[in-house]
Amino acid sequence: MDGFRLEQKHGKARVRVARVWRDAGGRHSVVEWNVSISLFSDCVDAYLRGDNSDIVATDTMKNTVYAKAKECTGQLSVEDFAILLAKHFTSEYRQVHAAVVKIVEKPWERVHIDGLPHDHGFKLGSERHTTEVILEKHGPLKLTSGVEGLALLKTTKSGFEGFIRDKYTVLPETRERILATEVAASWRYSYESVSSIPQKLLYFTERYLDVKKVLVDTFFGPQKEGVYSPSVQSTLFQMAKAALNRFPDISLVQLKMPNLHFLPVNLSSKDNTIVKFEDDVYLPTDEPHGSIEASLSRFWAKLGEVPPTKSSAASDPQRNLLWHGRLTALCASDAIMESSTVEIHLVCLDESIIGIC
Ligand SMILES: O=c1[nH]c(=O)c2[nH]c(=O)[nH]c2[nH]1
Repeated sequence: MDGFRLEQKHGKARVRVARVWRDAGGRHSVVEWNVSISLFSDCVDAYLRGDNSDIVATDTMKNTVYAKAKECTGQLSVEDFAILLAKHFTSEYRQVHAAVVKIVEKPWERVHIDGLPHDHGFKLGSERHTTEVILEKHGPLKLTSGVEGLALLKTTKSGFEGFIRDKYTVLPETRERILATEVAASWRYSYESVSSIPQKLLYFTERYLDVKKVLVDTFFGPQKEGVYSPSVQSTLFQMAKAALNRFPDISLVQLKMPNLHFLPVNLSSKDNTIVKFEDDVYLPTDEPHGSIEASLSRFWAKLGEVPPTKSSAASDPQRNLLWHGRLTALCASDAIMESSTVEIHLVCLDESIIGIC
């Protein structure tokens, strides 16, 4: 094409749909989804010659969302709806060779009145369930689920010590601070074809709740004693590792955990101390915040290889994880202090790091 290369896709973004199901006993269920569709298709003549004969109209894509929602006569997970749409677009049109469907579910939760579940009343919760399906007509499925907006805070069992000190460092070391974050997590399922997906009703909805619980439980630790966090990085790693160890059908976990700083308040005038900080009064901030993110995936299992050392690891390849993260920390105490970027690639066998690549 005249020495040029054209890469293109088209789709419909942010299609909002709500679906209500009513069971025989009069109980209603509802979901609200925000659907974005992208199609990779052979429609270059539209770009080159103004010929639209190979274009699936984005308006048709939008209508398909409503038509398919209508066809779903029983409640289904957001993942299953995304797969159903992706399957439709890749099988219906010869021009379409791959579909990407992303959906964010609004967290409508059933209300309880006097301790009993209401038949048709819902209130908005906080964190959102997300999914992304990439389906090629003649290729593998990629299925990712996630949660965003999961705000967590603990008032103790968190510190930050031993970091690099130089002429710009003023942050004091501490073993006592508030740890607050808003987790955005996504996890990749290892199902590589639509036919290999478990047929159990609401399987992925259940998985979503279970993964979220493992992430949250690992962040906090047991009710009374909690668990000490030496850094957001360490806690993030423990959370991702717990999810991979617990769920064999998940091959990768990505976590974004901004460090939302709660700054110690010390107030004094020339003559007297007004507020002396005793791990009690804080100034909550959301800007600037540390931005810490990494992904953890199974390494040896994925490559189908046996790790080179440690017989225990060889007998349980799911426990061998590739830790690859990109980490950016923007730090603040009383003022903006420093921004740093570090890339880490560690290969772990059980608890011990055996390689840095
Ligand atoms: O858990 C933390 N990780 C960091 O990288 C960092 N940087 C910082 O200033 N405070 C913190 N806390």
